[in-house]
Amino acid sequence: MSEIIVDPSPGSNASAVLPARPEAIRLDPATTAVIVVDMQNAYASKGGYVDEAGFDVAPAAAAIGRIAEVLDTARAAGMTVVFLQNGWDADYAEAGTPLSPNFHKSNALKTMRKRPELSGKFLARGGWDYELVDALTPKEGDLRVHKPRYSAFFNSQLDSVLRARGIRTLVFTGIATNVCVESTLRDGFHLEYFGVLLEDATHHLGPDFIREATVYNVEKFFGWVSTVADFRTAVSQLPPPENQKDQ
Ligand SMILES: NC(=O)N/C=C\C(=O)O
Repeated sequence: MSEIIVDPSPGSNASAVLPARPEAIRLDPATTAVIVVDMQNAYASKGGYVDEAGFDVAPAAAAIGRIAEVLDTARAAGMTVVFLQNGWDADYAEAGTPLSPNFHKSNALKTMRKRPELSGKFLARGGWDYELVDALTPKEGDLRVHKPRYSAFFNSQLDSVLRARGIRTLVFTGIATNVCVESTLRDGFHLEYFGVLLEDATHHLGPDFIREATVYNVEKFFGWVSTVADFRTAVSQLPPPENQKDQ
């Protein structure tokens, strides 16, 4: 591990140093948000979109447990928690027409077109598939942001929600490592956010080499890579935030 410590918020008086690759990175709870990407039934439950489209959802269970640990640690330190939810309105107007690449590439839309009995079931707001998994229900103070495309920075409130809170660093968890997590982390980089991938708090769609490719990309070009254990150890040493003292 390098001795260099990257510091997105110099001058902060309460911060943790997170061991990460390629360098450690300083996390100030006031300017750090944990981003929970698309932990919906669609992506993590049997009978949801990803399962019905032929991907293996079994490993999502381990990711759910580790994300819950990350969230407990983050909330206790006063970090912002943002739950992203991928999908569209019940009429699929937001999903796009055949003039949108999303219409042709979304495996949810393709599966529903191929199997008309599933029509209207996947990723529609108001439905079970769109809902967050029960084990990761938002708590008071957590934020939810709807997103209609892989990157949460497009056609969503995410950037303004983060800027309004002075957030500079995004700690990524969720599904899928190689699609919505990577797309959002990359776009965050281009918007000057510092992106940290907790590699064992995500799950990928596809063969293992694609997970390795994302980890390589993040470490080499777009951000920093760390683990749930290192996040917990580093962040749990912080004092509780002012508004949680004496509780
Ligand atoms: N949340 C995701 O990474 N989604 C990936 C594919 C899809 O939504 O079809």
